[in-house]
Amino acid sequence: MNVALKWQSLPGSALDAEQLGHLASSCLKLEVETYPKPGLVSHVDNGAHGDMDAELLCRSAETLKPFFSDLAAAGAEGAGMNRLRAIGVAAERAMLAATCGVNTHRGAIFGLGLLCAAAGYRGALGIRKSLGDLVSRRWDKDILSGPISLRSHGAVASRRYGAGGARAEAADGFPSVYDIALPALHAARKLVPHDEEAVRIQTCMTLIADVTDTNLLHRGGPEGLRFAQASASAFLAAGGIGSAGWRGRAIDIHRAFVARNLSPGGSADLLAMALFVDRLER
Ligand SMILES: CC(C)(COP(=O)(O)OP(=O)(O)OC[C@H]1O[C@@H](n2cnc3c(N)ncnc32)[C@H](O)[C@@H]1O)[C@@H](O)C(=O)NCCC(=O)NCCS
Ligand SMILES: Nc1ncnc2c1ncn2[C@@H]1O[C@H](COP(=O)(O)OP(=O)(O)OP(=O)(O)O)[C@@H](O)[C@H]1O
Repeated sequence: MNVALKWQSLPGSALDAEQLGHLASSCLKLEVETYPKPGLVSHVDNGAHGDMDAELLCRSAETLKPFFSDLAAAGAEGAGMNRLRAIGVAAERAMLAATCGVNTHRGAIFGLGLLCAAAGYRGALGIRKSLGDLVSRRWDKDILSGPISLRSHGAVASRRYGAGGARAEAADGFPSVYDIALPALHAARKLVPHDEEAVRIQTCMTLIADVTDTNLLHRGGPEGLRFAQASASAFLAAGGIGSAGWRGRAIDIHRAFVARNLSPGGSADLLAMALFVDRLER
């Protein structure tokens, strides 16, 4: 049997640090292989991004694999936030080296990285708590009090619009993953049991409709965020992937985002995180 397939049939609680790193990297690649996602890069086109494509995102995901494994191993050893942050910063540096300076996965390193650390921690303790709950209980204060770059897009969006961004999401135990993405993913799977790509599109649209995505705020201000949320909500209200002609409507929304230079990078990250948690907590 193929080695990759052998561990993919194991229960989530049995995965070791190396397998968790592999899983996190695969979830990033699956997110890329999803089209149409409004404004985002996929195997079909580059969305609203002039500086990246699917190949670059997949190279970045591959580069990050050992760092996700390191985070899982550190979690298993009971590491505190300082150690996790050092691995996260090294991962960002490796990502920038692999992509010639393009920010392909900063938000994803942070969110998926913390979930990997929690998965390692949970495996070592042999407990059954959800990964989001563990991140929040163990690291929430340190996440919120960590150093903030005043010039980062997230920090600017947070000062201007009061959005909590990736940090608040993690400190609260990833409510957008547990309360928005996973219920949407499970409902979509019932609707179309044999089309995982359509399931990911429905999940992505549900996230865009609800999340205060600091990437959208950075690129389009509150008006851009409102436009994005209203477009995704209208897609869902029309029946989403359960309705006839849905693909054409999703492509129209994708084009409208590109025309406005809107890209919901936070929702893309949260989609990858939901795929990771779904595999581990099925
Ligand atoms: C917190 C981070 C993401 C800083 O980024 P920034 O200040 O720009 O925050 P911001 O909130 O905008 O998030 C940046 C990225 O998160 C994603 N994002 C945007 N909005 C959201 C949201 N509502 N929810 C989740 N993710 C989001 C997007 O991809 C975005 O590009 C991170 O880079 C960081 O602090 N890294 C240091 C290393 C570390 O602490 N690592 C922990 C262990 S891995
Ligand atoms: N498929 C995807 N397409 C685009 N962005 C994605 C995708 N998947 C994840 N992202 C997230 O989006 C973020 C990059 O978005 P973006 O390029 O808009 O941010 P930026 O570099 O802060 O801003 P800008 O490019 O406007 O200067 C990454 O941190 C990444 O985690």
